Parts: sequence; C-alpha cells; structure tokens
Amino acid sequence: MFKSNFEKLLDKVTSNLLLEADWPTTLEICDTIRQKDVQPKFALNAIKKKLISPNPHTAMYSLLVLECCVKNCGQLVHDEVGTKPFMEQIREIIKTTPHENVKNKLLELLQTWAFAFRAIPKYCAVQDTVNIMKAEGYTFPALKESDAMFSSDVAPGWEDSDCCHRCRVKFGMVQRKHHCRACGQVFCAQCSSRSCTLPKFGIEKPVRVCEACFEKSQKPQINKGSED
Ligand SMILES: O=P(O)(O)O[C@@H]1[C@H](O)[C@H](OP(=O)(O)O)[C@@H](O)[C@H](O)[C@H]1O
Ligand SMILES: [Zn+2]
Ligand SMILES: [Zn+2]
Repeated sequence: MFKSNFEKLLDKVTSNLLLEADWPTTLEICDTIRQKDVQPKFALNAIKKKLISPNPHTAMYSLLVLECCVKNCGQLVHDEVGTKPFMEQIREIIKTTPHENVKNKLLELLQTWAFAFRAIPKYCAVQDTVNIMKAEGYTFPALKESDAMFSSDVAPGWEDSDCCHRCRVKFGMVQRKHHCRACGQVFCAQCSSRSCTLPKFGIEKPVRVCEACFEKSQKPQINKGSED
C-alpha cells in the first residue's frame, strides 16, 4: 500500500524498536508540515492514531511528535490543535489511555498550550478543556513557562483578490491567480514567475514567489551581529 513520505517518517519515529526519541526525523516531520507537503489535518489524524497505540513506546513517541509540531509548525498546526473537536479527542485519550506516562504528558501539554494560547481567543477550547478537567479532578503538573515559547516563523496565509497585487491586472479565465509563498499575496503569472527557497519558513525547496519577495531573497541577509 502506498505510504507518503510523511507516513514513512511517522512510522519511523514511532517504531516500538526505538530506544530513544529520533529528534532529527521528528524535526523532518515538522518540515513536511511547514512546507505543506502534507495537510495539517491529515498529519494530526495520523499522529492521533499512533497516540492510541497499545504499545507504550509508539504512543509516547507520537506524543513527542505532536509536541514538536505544536512548537515548530505555528498556525498551520495550532488551527487544528486549538479546536474543540481535537480537544475532545485529547480528553478522551487522557481518560482511556492505559499508559500513565502518556496521560501525564498530555496533561502537561494541555496546560502548556493553554498558557501559550492565552491571548488567542480562537484557541479558547484549550483553556476550556484544562478548566473542565481540573473540575473533574485531574491534577496538572507545575507549568514551565519556558515550554510555552513557540519558535519559528511559518509562511503567511494566502490573500485573495480579483486583481494582481503588483500590476492590478484583473483575474479571469485567461489571467490565472498565483500565490507568492513568501508574502501570501495573489499575483498574475508574469508578476510571480520566480521561485526560491524560504529557509526562514522551513521551506527548503524552491517555491513560487513574487518579484518583490524574489528581489528580497537575493539580497545578502543583513547580519544582526556586531560590526567587525
Ligand atoms: O490553476 P488555477 O485553477 O488558477 O488555481 C490557482 C493555482 O492553484 C495557484 O497555484 P500556484 O500559486 O502554485 O500557481 C494558486 O495560488 C491559486 O490560488 C489557484 O487559484
Ligand atoms: Zn501582475
Ligand atoms: Zn511576495
């Protein structure tokens, strides 16, 4: 049966033969999500399936993948994790998992995410879940605020418009829309014919960018270090 690169990587990092977490491959999984090689919803469903594995290693390693994705993939993953349905599934797993360490780690993650999302109303389902579970008598470990610092930029969402952001030509049957992966704006083919990698967004393969973002990518990065 055909398995996508993402699924192969996920099988690899959640193998019950592993003696310790395979962090390089776990980070590679984050990259496949950030590069949009895999849809976040699909990725998270696959991770959740591993989370309910009867094998304690598989379950725990998949939890480390989930933690890493939330830390490194930004809004792409937060938009899935911060939803009521996902939170209900996490609550269910906490109630039913036979693995005590998975249960404790999930409680820790819930609290960390609730703190990290405290100023983002659309993810209020996370704090609501923590509150409900506290009311149900679950005890949460002490919060380590350092764990709630989510790093890394993620490419911006795509804007929509009926004309090119640069030359204002109207889109139609002939003039097709295209998106710049660097700024997320919509352009005609002529204004977005270039491509380049976007390492700051974890995009290591050349993707379509607009003229302005291409020019920016060609300038040497102004290093913020001290002038030598
Ligand atoms: O091919 P179309 O039917 O025009 O559809 C467009 C392409 O999928 C574009 O991909 P691209 O940016 O990689 O070109 C995308 O940016 C647009 O939003 C879509 O409308
Ligand atoms: Zn244009
Ligand atoms: Zn751009």
